[in-house]
Amino acid sequence: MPGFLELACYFPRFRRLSSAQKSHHVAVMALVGARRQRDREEIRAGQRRCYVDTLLELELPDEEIVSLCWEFMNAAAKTTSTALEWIMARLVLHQDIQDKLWKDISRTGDGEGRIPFLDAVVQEALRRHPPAHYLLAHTTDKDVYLDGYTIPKGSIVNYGVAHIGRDAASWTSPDEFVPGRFLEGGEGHGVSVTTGCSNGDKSMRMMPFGTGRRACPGPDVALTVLKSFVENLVTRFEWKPVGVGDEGGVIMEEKHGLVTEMKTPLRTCLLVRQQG
Ligand code: HEM
Repeated sequence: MPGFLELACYFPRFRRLSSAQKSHHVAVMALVGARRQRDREEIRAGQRRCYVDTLLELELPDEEIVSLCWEFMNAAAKTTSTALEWIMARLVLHQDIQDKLWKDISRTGDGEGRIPFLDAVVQEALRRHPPAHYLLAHTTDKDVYLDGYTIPKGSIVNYGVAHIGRDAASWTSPDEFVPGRFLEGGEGHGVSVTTGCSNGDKSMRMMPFGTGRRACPGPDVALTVLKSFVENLVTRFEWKPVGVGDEGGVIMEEKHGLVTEMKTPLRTCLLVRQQG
């Protein structure tokens, strides 16, 4: 009987989930259907072949196409746009960091060269504000012995990504936003954003993309998109606070979920930079 009652409690949530899935399916299939209408040869020959075209070419069932599109939208777009919002919030909050970044970007001129301070800003944001505070659930396929503890076979294991990046044993003033720590001579210089380790040191000091065989497959895309957006947004606009007080109306509180977003979306004042 208790089992039945528990199931009954879940029923309303299950119904909401199922209805959300249905409307999601309808919305995605409308877009996929529009793409399907296009002449396949025209798409193959043309330059503008998109992700959905590649799925259609594989002749996958509709359910699988919807699921892959969902994965792409959430795993790729939501994480990356959330990271971008945290980065821009930090740049509004720390005008000195924004000024240095803009000067470094202006110095490289053609937009082709690597900008170490831009890399550092993005890496520091992923350390301090990883969009995923936990990984997807993992499990042990055998008993694992770690630091005197036994993790039995079949345990559900997760990793506190945010805690790892904010561990005072690994970082000085871990809660502060200090991109310079990733520049040459800094404590984080050489720490890989994907493995979280630096040369010769196997301890993992950050893991925003997870690690190992089931790690995120998209860090190259994510980092390229983030750096390109930040570079362009800072080149074109001055990002100014709109509120009063030390924090200028930027509220860094977190809203926890599968992706940890800003609880209060960023509000800022954009001034067009005078070019040249
Ligand atoms: C800042 C951006 C991103 C962050 C912070 C991020 C983070 C993560 C994390 C923490 C995981 C779980 C890894 C694990 O459980 O070990 C994951 C999985 C995944 N990510 Fe990302 N991700 C980002 C962008 C992207 C992009 C751009 C793509 C695709 C182009 C992508 C595709 C995926 C997929 C497909 C998985 C599931 C992998 C699997 O289950 O094997 N992600 N991501």
